[in-house]
Amino acid sequence: MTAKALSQRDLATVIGLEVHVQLETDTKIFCGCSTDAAEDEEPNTRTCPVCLGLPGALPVLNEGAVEAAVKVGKALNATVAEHTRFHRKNYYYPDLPKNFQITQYDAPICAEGTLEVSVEGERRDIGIERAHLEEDPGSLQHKGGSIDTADYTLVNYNRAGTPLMEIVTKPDFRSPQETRAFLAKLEEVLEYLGIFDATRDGSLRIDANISMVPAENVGDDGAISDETLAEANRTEVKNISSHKGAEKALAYEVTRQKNAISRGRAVEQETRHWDESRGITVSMRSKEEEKDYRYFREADLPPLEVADWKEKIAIPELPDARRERFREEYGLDAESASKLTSTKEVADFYEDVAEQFDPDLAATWVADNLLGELNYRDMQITDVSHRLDEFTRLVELVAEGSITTKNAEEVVLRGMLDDGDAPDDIVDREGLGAADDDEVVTAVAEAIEENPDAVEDYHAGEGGAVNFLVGQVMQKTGGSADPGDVNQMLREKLDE
Ligand SMILES: Nc1ncnc2c1ncn2[C@@H]1O[C@H](COP(=O)(O)OP(=O)(O)OP(=O)(O)O)[C@@H](O)[C@H]1O
Ligand SMILES: [Mg+2]
Ligand SMILES: [Mg+2]
Repeated sequence: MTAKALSQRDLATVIGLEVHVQLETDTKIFCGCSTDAAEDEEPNTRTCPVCLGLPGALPVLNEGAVEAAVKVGKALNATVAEHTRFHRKNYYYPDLPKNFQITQYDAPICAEGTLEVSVEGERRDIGIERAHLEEDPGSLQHKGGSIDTADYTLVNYNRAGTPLMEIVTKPDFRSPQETRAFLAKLEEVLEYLGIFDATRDGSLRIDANISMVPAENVGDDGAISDETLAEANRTEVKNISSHKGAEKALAYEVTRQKNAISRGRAVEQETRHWDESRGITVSMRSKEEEKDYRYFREADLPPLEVADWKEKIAIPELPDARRERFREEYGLDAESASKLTSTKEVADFYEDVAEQFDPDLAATWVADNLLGELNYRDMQITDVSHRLDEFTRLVELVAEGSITTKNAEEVVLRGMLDDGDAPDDIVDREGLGAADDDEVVTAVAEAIEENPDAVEDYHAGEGGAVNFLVGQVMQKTGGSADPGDVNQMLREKLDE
């Protein structure tokens, strides 16, 4: 495209993402090697002739990876193919020992979907072009610098063959902020499906495509013609591994591209690398074209039939639907519903508690007290979900008035999390059980007996005197009496 010197105001930003998601399966996509390659795992130990690409080794497709891919397709409202197949994408790079990646080309397992995101309160559907299965290459470790400055590079093939899904969006984003909202939403959905672990290193890797188009070519509804999109020179930014990273890298590119164009220079169509530590993108190479990859059919894998199979693969209720249901069914406000559906595990936990108590009480205890204390300790709901019974017992103790809310929060819940003790044990040990009536009657009598001055003040009409006596009774009962009841009992006794 010949560069026309457009002013920055005359330019609109267009972004499309290619998101590589590691699917959580026990074994790799084409062999039986474990995918459990933790960071500290000895390099190149989770490998076999298949994932090392040794001559003659034959791939066998992992059914678990296909099921996960079908779930993703359903969750993204995409069309899941009836028949699909694999291709070889040829390129030469040290992370790819066989010099081709098994991926999908003309028949991806999922196509034409959408994901609804909400940006600053406004809902938008982001189109999904396609989502296909492929194998992950190995990982490279650049020593003594980053990719363009390192002294040397090490290769670890433990990751090679991990099932990946590449989710390609339409160029529907109009700002870096929108990509961040999309990635957060996507991750939430993938976690609900139980096929994704965000805490795993490298589980989400993003290529971000970005171009500038003349603002006058953008319709009122935000639509941009295929012709305009094809004419725009786009850069593809690689090495992005987080939502925040995507937003930052793209914000950098917006400024860089707008500056270039407003000065009458063309934006090169190229691949750039996001350098997280320097906060900049650097040019890597001109963008390879499709013909460079010499795609051809993977003859070692038969075509994949998903027609009947896909009907049997179910997905759970997704976050938006669950949030909506929580508001209707339990009468929760938007904020509680949102907190309580932040992960599937939190939502499941809440529903188990809400079944047994008033949903509002359950919401306070799970959303405010439990999540707050967990967050403070850097713990997750999954660290306590096996202790559901103990937690419901705690709420029961509060609901039936056996312990005060304050003690429940500050002593029992904290003791449960810090020492792993059961609520009843803590209540016994700390003597927190609500004082029985006899105990309170005795304490009231004692307080009156021991404080003749206060009694005199009371009779002289000093309102503060009774509060002092209530304090004495509370002290004697270890805070376990009800202050309102005590106040009334004292007045009755004093007025006798
Ligand atoms: N004008 C544009 N500006 C920004 N993004 C665009 C534009 N046109 C297309 N895109 C986006 O570029 C991406 C193209 O990804 P796709 O995987 O189809 O091809 P590719 O990047 O050429 O191939 P590869 O997988 O080898 O990187 C999509 O996310 C699409 O939305
Ligand atoms: Mg791609
Ligand atoms: Mg690409």
